[in-house]
Amino acid sequence: MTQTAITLRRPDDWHLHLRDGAMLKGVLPETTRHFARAIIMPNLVPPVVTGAQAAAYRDRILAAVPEGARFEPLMTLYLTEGTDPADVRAAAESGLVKAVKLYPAGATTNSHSGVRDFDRVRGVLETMAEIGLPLCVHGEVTTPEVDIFDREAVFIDTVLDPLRRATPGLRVVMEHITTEQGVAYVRAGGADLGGTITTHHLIINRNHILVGGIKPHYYCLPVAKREHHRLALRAAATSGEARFFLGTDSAPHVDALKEHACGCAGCFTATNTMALLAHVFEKEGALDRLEAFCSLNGPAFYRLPPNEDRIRIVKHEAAQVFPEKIFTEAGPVTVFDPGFPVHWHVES
Ligand SMILES: NC(=O)N[C@@H](CC(=O)O)C(=O)O
Ligand SMILES: [Zn+2]
Ligand SMILES: [Zn+2]
Repeated sequence: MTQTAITLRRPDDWHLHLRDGAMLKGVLPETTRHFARAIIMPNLVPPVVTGAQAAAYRDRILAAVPEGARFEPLMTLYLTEGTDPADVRAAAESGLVKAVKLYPAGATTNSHSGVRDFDRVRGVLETMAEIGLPLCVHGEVTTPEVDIFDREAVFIDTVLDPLRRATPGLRVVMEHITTEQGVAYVRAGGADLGGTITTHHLIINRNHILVGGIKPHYYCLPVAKREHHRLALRAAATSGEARFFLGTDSAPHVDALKEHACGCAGCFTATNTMALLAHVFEKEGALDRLEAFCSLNGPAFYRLPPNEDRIRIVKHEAAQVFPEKIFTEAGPVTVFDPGFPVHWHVES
């Protein structure tokens, strides 16, 4: 008989964009409905650089948590060439900050304050290695000559690997991996290396973005790659291996900025991620490993206990109808459309 229900420890999202203000208020309930904790990306405008800014942002997030929900934002600091190692140390030791985020300057949405010269962040990286604070990495080079589909693989060879060799003991999360090379690199790394995988990169390849007309809601960074890369990601996510875990990279932008001559990068998956993952893991014959991917491997890497409560995901006859958009006070945000019917429902 095919399995029709699965119970797992409440999941966490190890890479999430919540934004601020009206957008934060609109999107946060989509995450708190299913997730207990999330690593909160610091790429606000201006970015969250100091411990004091992270504390203030955490308070704004907590103030936006819906009545009756319990949610713990795990804060991060945006690494700049001016970041003070002592501030990072204090923010980590107080328990406020759980990671530091590296954006190569210009790599993605709101990344202009990112790092250009890695020698300038040496002191911060050494402090992080000493105290075991993970570095979360947006792994793409920004060199104009490098093809956008090659930017992750080139980053591994020319930036990430040299950086890790130069900083023994630095714990690194290679975020939103999108290639075979990313999977292989994470797999071959030691216990100090983890990799997050998004929901949408398990579902779409580059054809989904470009064939039959351009689909701006499938455009994100790193951009989805060829089918064989998607298959490598599916194999990694469903393998149960401890170094791979869920980071949805749910990245809301209002429709007006997605459906635009210069459309923003980001897929918004907070609403339907858990149902989509149940679908993907069932297709791969790996429902028994969904809990490792969503609820166990991430906490283990971040040295936090897994959540104690459980969620139940049930397969129904009828396909689940997700809202096409959510309506925030900042404007409508289109929910990621997997392009196939999904029969898994998260029970409330
Ligand atoms: N993933 C995206 O396409 N966009 C993210 C930034 C990021 O994670 O690179 C965003 O902030 O919109
Ligand atoms: Zn990124
Ligand atoms: Zn992101």
